[in-house]
Amino acid sequence: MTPAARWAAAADILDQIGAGEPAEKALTTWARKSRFAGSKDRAAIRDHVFDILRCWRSTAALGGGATGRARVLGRLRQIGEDPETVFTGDGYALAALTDAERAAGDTPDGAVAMDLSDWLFDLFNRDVPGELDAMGEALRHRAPVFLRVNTLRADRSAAQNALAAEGIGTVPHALSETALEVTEGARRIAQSEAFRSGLVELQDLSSQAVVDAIPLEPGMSALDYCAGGGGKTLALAARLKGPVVAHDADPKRMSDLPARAARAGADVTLTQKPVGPFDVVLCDVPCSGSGSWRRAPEGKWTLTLERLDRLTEIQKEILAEVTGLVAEGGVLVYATCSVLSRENEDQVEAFLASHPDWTCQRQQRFGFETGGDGFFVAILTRRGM
Ligand SMILES: C[S@@+](CC[C@H](N)C(=O)[O-])C[C@H]1O[C@@H](n2cnc3c(N)ncnc32)[C@H](O)[C@@H]1O
Repeated sequence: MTPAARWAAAADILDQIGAGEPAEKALTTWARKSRFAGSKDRAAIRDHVFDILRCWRSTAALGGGATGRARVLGRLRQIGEDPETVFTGDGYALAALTDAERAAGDTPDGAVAMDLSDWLFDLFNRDVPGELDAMGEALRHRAPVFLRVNTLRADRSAAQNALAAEGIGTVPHALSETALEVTEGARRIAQSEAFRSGLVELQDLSSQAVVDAIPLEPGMSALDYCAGGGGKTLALAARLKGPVVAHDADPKRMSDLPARAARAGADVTLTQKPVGPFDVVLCDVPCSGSGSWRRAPEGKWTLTLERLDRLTEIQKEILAEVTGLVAEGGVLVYATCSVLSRENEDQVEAFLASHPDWTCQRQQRFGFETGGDGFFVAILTRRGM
């Protein structure tokens, strides 16, 4: 496909998303009916679609409309590419621009320029005052790709060498001893032998730093209470070099975990009824996901205040229900991939106020400045232990 035809495909897919189709589904449907598209085409179209999803409001303002065509026009203006080279009308390219389209479009400002909905713009201003500009801006851009070296299988330099032999360039990151930032060949990772043999996992930098922050000693028993796909379960098992019990309220979320654990050489047991006590209970709770909206930009547009309120209630309930699973002298780890205080520091404060026998040993935010996602971790222990 020509570069202009890829933009035309992106415009079609964006129209489906604008009509309410989830992005992944719209991309898959397009790929199924467009067998002529090669993997490079599909990857480039996906990048266009996700770049525009991150900048949904500003591209519409710059392009003078909410259609896929207008958003593509807005995006081209945003990145300084001449729209006349894309809207050519040749072959499968978008039809040539009309004079009205050439004249349309505004310079975005405020919440539109920040690519946040109005209520989120106000909420960010209240929850993270002074950080709105930096956070809003960070969320408008692609996230780097990070790998976690699985120390059950290899050390960092051995993993780097194995990846390099397959054309995947990496550099170590100072925030975590297991982290590698991918500098070249990111699209080859999933098919690489290094990945398939469990030397590395795809895992965000801050996600790794959250697990690094957990005080662990050999022989400790550990429960990952909100295990989901098991990214942190595997990181925990690698740090402990011992067994980890994984639980999730929705067991289907853990369906890939046994195969992932086998690949990683990790000792993971799935359960629906965890029986404590555990020395470490990790609660990577369901949250707004605001710290990971660079990777999942639809969340920025689908979150509602009602949903956020419900999530903060669930977070409170989870914290309250797991206290009984933590051993005397044990640790409860509360984590989110959110940048909002109401899901982070405020939750810890509310928990401590209603659980006077608990104390917070340490809490830390991980921001976008390191390159990783926005994350939060708090290490909670029973008072007097
Ligand atoms: C942020 S995700 C976990 C991500 C995972 N830890 C990882 O690193 O890949 C939160 C998980 O919590 C689960 N969950 C939601 N409500 C829960 C509850 N009341 N108890 C336990 N798990 C819950 C969700 O099904 C979801 O899989």
